[in-house]
Amino acid sequence: MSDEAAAPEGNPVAAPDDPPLVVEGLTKDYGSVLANDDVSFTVHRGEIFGFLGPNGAGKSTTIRLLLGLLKPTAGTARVLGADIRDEAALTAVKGRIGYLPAHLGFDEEATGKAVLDYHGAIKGEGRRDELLEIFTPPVERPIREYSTGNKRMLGLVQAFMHDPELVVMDEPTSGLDPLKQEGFNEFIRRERDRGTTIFFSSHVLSEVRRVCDRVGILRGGSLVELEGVEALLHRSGKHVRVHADDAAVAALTALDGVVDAEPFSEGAQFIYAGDPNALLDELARHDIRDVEIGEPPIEDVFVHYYGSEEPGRRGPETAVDPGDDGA
Ligand SMILES: Nc1ncnc2c1ncn2[C@@H]1O[C@H](COP(=O)(O)OP(=O)(O)OP(=O)(O)O)[C@@H](O)[C@H]1O
Repeated sequence: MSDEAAAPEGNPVAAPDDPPLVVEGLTKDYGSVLANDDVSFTVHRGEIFGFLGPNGAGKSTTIRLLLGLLKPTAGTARVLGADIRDEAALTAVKGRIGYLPAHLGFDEEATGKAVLDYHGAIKGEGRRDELLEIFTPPVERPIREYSTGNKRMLGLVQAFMHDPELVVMDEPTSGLDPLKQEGFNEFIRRERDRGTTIFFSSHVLSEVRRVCDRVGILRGGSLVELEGVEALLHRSGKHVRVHADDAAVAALTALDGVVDAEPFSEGAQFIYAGDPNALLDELARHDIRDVEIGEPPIEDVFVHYYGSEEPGRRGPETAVDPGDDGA
């Protein structure tokens, strides 16, 4: 008998080659805000999938729908084979999922150790000690004494310590210093290599570029792009800021692939999506006092490549209604 046939009703077992996350037409209407509008994508086993979008794009809403913390208005998703609309099925697979919420609502009076003991007793904690060597929250101290970064690290230990197959994280690196962020990147690459599927949201383009195998871009509640990191990188262009005289600025901003040139008193800045050699050749022809070439801010990527209109949105944003959870 196959695993699927053996699974009790309401407790489906995904076949081993089933994608761990399949999102189909997921829609969440808060009334005044359409926070997710017909979102569909699939996350494959053993990949790091970045869910990218500016503030308010609807990333947290998707994540909370996937965890069963909100109910969809339409559409659905399967998480490790469980339909998110089926509470019993979702509960049955929760032990195989790791979750790091954006807002870590730990009991402020409890110590980190007590928090981990509590979660460990429910889900397991086989990797707790190993993880505490990578992420180093001060577990003997009460949470009220924790910095934001310490809370995030405790959350990461909690999310991974039962060795889940799928880990869903909402802005996992916010509050981590650059060293810890790099440690996090290395850690999730290793997790991916041992077969764990990682899904996390971010509004930091450079972060997802560095670490993700694939990226979905959410904007105004709609998925506007789903592609490999290399393709995204190629399309996004570079942010160039140059200090030079007027003649140099005029020549540089006339290059093919320059958009949104903004002069300032000693030079100009622009987004460059053309041939990098043409830019370097032109720079070499002039007396350049200073030049910075970096990643464009994510908002620029959205404006230049996906238009300025927010799809799927209507009406002004309203205050968060905490009573909506699970509605
Ligand atoms: N409970 C709620 N009731 C009404 N509107 C809500 C609720 N929760 C979120 N929203 C709105 O839905 C939209 C999407 O919010 P969401 O938190 O999902 O975005 P996000 O991409 O996670 O943003 P951020 O990066 O700022 O956390 C926003 O306009 C937000 O104000």
